Amino acid sequence: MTDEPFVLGWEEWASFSGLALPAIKAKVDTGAKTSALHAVAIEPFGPDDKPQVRFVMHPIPDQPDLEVVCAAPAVDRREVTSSNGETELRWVIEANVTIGERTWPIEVTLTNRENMAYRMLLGRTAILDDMVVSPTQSCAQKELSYDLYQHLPRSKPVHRPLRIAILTREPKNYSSQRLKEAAEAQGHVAEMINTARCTMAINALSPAIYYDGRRLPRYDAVIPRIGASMTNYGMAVLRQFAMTGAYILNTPESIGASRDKLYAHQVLASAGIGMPTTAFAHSPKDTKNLIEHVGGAPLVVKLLESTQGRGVILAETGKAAESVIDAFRGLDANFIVQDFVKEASGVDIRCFVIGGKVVAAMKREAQPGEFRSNLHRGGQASRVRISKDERAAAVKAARALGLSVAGVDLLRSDEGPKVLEVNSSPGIEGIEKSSGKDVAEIIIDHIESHVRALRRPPVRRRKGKSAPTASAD
Ligand SMILES: Nc1ncnc2c1ncn2[C@@H]1O[C@H](COP(=O)(O)OP(=O)(O)OP(=O)(O)O)[C@@H](O)[C@H]1O
Ligand SMILES: [Mg+2]
Ligand SMILES: [Mg+2]
Repeated sequence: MTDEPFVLGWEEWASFSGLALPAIKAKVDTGAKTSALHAVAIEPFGPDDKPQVRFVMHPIPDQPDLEVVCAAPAVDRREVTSSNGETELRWVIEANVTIGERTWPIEVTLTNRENMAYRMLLGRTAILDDMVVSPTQSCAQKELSYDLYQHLPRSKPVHRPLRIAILTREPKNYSSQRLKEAAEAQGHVAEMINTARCTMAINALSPAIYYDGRRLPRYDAVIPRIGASMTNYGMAVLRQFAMTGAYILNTPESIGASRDKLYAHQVLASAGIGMPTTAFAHSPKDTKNLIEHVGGAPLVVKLLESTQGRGVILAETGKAAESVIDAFRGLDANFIVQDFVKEASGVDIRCFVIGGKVVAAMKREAQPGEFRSNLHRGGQASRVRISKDERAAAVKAARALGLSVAGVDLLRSDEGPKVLEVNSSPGIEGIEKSSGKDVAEIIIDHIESHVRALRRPPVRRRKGKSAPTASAD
């Protein structure tokens, strides 16, 4: 027995025999509280009173095809703020770590560290009282080697069918049906799940979703098609699906952000995206100011709860604007006032964005004498070729709100594209019929590559398939 402290360098080789991980290069970080391990495709399993998590680990940073499937007891789920300031809800496991001659139990959070130089971070709570960190030494303890993984077979891409849930209250509508068809055409299984019939058992370590009393299986991916009337409950159901390890096409946060029109306007404005000048106020005294904020009449007044163009009114004169605003105030309705983009001449452009690319676009043209181009107001949809700026604005708007799939509506103004709104459950019928693009298939392709990328980056696309980069016309 010696009194020499156990020295850790600023980086060390670690191993976890219980996780079948014989060698991992770890960065020692006393600035981080908890330790973290790279993990993808994380899914809980096992009985409720003894929950476990299973995950895939790529221990060698430059060999993503080498994967180890690990399982460990889940001891917690915790909000962790990473060094870039982002907060993430992470699974926490307990495992014995070995560094040099010592083996001791530590808590480790699981997170995707794909883009980090080290697959593991050893935080300060894992460093015991008799250990010291020497910031000038690299590997004060025994060095290991990635050769220890040599016996492991390299995985080949397996095109296993995915189990996909389409979360909708309208299983029969065009969009739901087309998504199911497209999934099945590619060999997957797609099930319609009615959001309203899902019940949840809220248990941090063993998330479960019940459907008409029966526990739902684990899905690889969930496609949310949540109507405005179900936004809150739908988001809760989605969060629950996310906890089971499913890939969620549009995250609940991004759906919430795009549904909250005031918030969405603020997000788009701060991302520097062109929009019609927009104003909002609550006090009845502000009518005049409100009108001045958007540069006076003509202007557009929009009820926030409106859809399909119903609550969108054009006030051509200052007097008309005042009476419309006063009328809405009298009804205690939430509304915005917006500069009227006259030169758009009743035409708006819908850009369908999937995975950061505009995959299809259509133009909607109002009928004569009408400025609203909504199809429900008699508008006509047709094929359109969009400009580079329009494409960039649409992609930027979807990204600002964090949506993988989005319908971005914009107007063509003298100052370039102006985004009107971003839809998180855009309909597929109009866009497929007018653009001739197989949008449902591109959505399924996106899901496929994403679910596979979670397990095995980089992804190779199948030959002979139209890539989602296909240009919109
Ligand atoms: N500021 C504006 N300038 C010119 N035209 C506008 C303006 N705002 C809206 N419009 C026209 O009115 C139509 C409806 O407006 P908007 O999309 O904002 O409301 P909505 O369709 O009722 O809402 P939602 O799309 O959420 O159902 C647009 O498609 C566009 O043609
Ligand atoms: Mg609209
Ligand atoms: Mg809309």
